[in-house]
Amino acid sequence: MDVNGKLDNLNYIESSRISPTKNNKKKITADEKLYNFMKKKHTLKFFKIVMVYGFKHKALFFTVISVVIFSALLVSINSLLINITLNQAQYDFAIKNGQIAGKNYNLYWYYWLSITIADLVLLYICTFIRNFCSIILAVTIEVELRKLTINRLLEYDISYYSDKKTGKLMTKLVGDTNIIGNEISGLVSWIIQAPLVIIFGTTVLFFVDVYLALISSISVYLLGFIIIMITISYQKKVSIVRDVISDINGDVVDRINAIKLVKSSATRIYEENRIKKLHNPYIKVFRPISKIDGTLLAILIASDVLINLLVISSAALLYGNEDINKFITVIIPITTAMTGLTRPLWQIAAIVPGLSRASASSIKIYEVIFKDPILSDNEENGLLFDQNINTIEFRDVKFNYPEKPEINIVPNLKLNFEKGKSYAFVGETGSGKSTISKLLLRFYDPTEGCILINDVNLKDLNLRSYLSRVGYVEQEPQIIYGSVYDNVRYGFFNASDEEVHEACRKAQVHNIIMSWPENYNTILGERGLLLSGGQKQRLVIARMILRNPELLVLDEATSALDNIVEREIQSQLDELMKDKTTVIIAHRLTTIKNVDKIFVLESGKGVIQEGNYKQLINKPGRFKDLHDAANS
Ligand SMILES: Nc1ncnc2c1ncn2[C@@H]1O[C@H](COP(=O)(O)OP(=O)(O)OP(=O)(O)O)[C@@H](O)[C@H]1O
Repeated sequence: MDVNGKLDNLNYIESSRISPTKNNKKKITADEKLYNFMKKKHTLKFFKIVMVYGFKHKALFFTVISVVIFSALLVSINSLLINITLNQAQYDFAIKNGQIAGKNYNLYWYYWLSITIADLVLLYICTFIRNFCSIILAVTIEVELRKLTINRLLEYDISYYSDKKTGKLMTKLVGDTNIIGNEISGLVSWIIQAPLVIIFGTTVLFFVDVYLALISSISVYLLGFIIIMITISYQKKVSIVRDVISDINGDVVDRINAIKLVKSSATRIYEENRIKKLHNPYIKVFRPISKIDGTLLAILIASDVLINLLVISSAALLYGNEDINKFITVIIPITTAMTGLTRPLWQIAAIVPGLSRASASSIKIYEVIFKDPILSDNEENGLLFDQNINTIEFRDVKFNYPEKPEINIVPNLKLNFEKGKSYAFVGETGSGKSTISKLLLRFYDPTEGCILINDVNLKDLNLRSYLSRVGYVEQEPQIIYGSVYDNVRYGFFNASDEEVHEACRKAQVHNIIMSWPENYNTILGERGLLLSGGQKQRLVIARMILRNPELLVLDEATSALDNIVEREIQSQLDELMKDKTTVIIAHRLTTIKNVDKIFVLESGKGVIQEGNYKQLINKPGRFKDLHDAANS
């Protein structure tokens, strides 16, 4: 497959783009608008997420809201009906006994029964629609939020990952988005429905008695306010829990990734004890949460009784001395209505833990999705690189890792790579060899100076269009969970089966694959655990042979292979390297005998020697020392 046809094959760049001019201003998509809106500062992040995505899925969102409002109305109608019925019963009873009490609503039992049945049937239908729609809405929001989080994580530059544990990221990616999704369905309903029932309910009270309605409304709203304050302090504590759980997950995943070390060091008991200790802060942070939970429950139980007592005593004070009939007429509907009023408060209290968890998780998700990447891949606005890589220049490049800005790794590097030539970097460990390959792949930008590709700053290029021409084999071969086909084709998805086989033949791995039970369809374990180091490296080399890139960056590409296999693969690599620009990072000097130019690096000094193999072994200096040491 020829190099120039590669972009089409990879479906990398849309055909409408023109190179090398900058792309036209792109129309902002609905998702981007939402993203920009979400980005604006807001303390109630969870509600913002719900609102933003709710408006995106208007039909579902407004169905839920309408049904919730209607349900609240139905609940209040039911409560009003009970009041009227009690009044009517009182009136009928009094009339029968020759007294006057209650109010005549002319409510016959069959009216009351029909309205109640209709109300309950409607309430049942509303509850069904509310639950159905809110669950679908919640799952939709969860998926969208997870997609956004994954997309953002993929956009971040490599330095974002160097100080993050996989488990911590997974907690955010799966745990937090899942919590938000789980809580949305319940919260959207109850957060709207419960306050509405309280508002409608207190309004009903005013029909019974204004003074008592005032007393009970003030008490109920005061209690509601206390619950909200408790929710805020609850949320702060839950946020700490999310931090602790994310630390624990990070640690556990880290140890699982290092399972070979744990096994070979026989440290199982040590790890068990360590993980036990690791959970101590987790138990600790739950103490204040349990206190708040207990306080909330105690306040609710006490308030339920106290508010009823307050209302009854007030009724007794107001009407007890005056008229027993008036007292009874008022007290029965008021106490019944009060039950309907405190129920939503219990419902709000029940969602406090979920609401707090969702708020804490929203803050965590915001931290991921709104972190500005240090390095942009210029996907939208970069210069499209649609030419061959003719020249590569490191112009006065200085580099310090962002994680260790005080240490200068590359001091003032001036290099020129020509098309079709091969270059090698050698030097003591830590001298910055791999750093140069990372700069070439734009994992990082130089701290000072620039890297020019065909005289264009690499920083300005659409990174995808440039990297589609670059092949990289690193010290630790990256194997993904999937079949051999998935692994070899990765990044070059349209390659045919035969092309994959051919690449594997060249990388001396075809026969090994054919000996596996399902040959090329064999699923390779997570992180390639089923493979030997050499097999992994051969697969990665096959991946690169298939890509047939213009620029090869080989960072100790054959380090895991034995000498015989290395020689065989080296000849295939030599074949692949023909007419291609190659940058080799090497420890074994034998692998770079034929390269056009060797650069010898020293920590903090940069390039201290350069020349071809023959020149350097005959010159006293670091290379000769390395060579002599390797051959002694
Ligand atoms: N992500 C990073 N953050 C901070 N410092 C780093 C990072 N990666 C590497 N370094 C440091 O940069 C220096 C150069 O590392 P580099 O991997 O380029 O060396 P190398 O010459 O390839 O070493 P080796 O031969 O052992 O592979 C080392 O001191 C290393 O500790």
